[in-house]
Amino acid sequence: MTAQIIDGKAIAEQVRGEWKKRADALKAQGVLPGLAVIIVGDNPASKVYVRNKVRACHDVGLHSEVHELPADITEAMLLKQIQDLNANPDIHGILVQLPLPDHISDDKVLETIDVEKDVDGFHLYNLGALVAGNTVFPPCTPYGVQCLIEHTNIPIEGQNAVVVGRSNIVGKPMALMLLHKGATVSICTSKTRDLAFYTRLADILVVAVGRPGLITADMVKEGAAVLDVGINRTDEGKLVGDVDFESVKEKAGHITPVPGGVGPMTISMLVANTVLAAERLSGLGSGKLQDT
Ligand SMILES: Nc1nc(=O)c2c([nH]1)NC[C@@H]1CN(c3ccc(C(=O)N[C@@H](CCC(=O)O)C(=O)O)cc3)C=[N+]21
Repeated sequence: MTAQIIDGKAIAEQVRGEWKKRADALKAQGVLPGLAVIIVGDNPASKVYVRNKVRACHDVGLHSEVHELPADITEAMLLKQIQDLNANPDIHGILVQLPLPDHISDDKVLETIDVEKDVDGFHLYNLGALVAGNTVFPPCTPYGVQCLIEHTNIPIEGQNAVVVGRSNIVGKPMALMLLHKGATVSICTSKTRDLAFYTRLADILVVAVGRPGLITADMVKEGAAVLDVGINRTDEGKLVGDVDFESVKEKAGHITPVPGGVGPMTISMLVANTVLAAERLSGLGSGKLQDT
C-alpha cells in the first residue's frame, strides 16, 4: 500500500479560512482579536516559528505583536510584561515562546498567563480542564493533529491509538484528546521496552519524541494513519520528522510529511484559539470550539 500523504499546509489554510469568518464577525462588531507573542533571547528556530505565527495572524486579519526580550532579562521583569498583557484589553491571547533560558522557570511563566488568554493551553488550570474533558483551549499541536485526522475522515472511536512521547505540551494532551474521542490509547516513550510491539497495534500512530528515524516501516501496521510531530534539523540543514517517511509511506494508509504536515496546523490552531479567546472575552460569538 502507498499512503495518502496528508497535506497539512492545504488543510491548515482551509481551517484558517473557517476561523477568518468568525474573526470577521467579531471585527464587524468592533472587536479586533489580538495575539501577543513573547520571545526571549535569539533561538533561530523560535524566530522562524514566531514569524510563521505572526504571518498567519496577518493572513486572517488579526492583530499580533511580538515582544522580543533579551536572553538575560530577569524572571521578575518577564512576569511583569505578562501581567501588563493580562491587563491589556486589546490583547486576547498571550503566548510565551518556549524554550526559555535556564534562569527562568517555565512553570512560573506559564502560571502567570491569564487562564482566559492562555491560547497555548499550557496553564495548569487548562491542562486540568483538558484532563477532566472540559477543554478550554486545546494545546495547538495536538489540536492540529486531531483536526488533520478528522479532516481526512480517519475514524477515531474504537480505534487503537498509540502516542509516542509524553510531554505536557504534545504527548499527554494528545493522548487525552484521542481518549475523549473514544480511542483505546497507549502512551509510549523512546525508552519503552519493545516499542515496536505497541506501535504495530496502532491504527493511529502519533509520534512526538524528537528523534529522526525512530519509527521505521517494520514498526507500522499496514494501512495505519501516521502523524509525525517531530521536527529535527539534519546536519545538512534539512527538516525531518521522527518517522522514516520514505519507507513508512509504502506501508501506512495515511502519513503526514515534515515539513508541511503538523507544523502548519499548529499555527492555524493558534489562530483558532486567539479568535475563541476574543469571542469569550468580548461576550460576542459562540466562544465554542467547533467540531473539527
Ligand atoms: N509557547 C510555545 N507554543 C508553541 O506552539 C511552540 C513553542 N512554544 N515552542 C516551539 C514549538 C514548535 N512549534 C512549531 C510551530 C510551527 C512549526 C512550523 O511552521 N513548521 C513548518 C516548517 C517551519 C520551518 O521551516 O522550520 C512545517 O512543519 O511545515 C513548527 C513548530 C510551536 N511550538
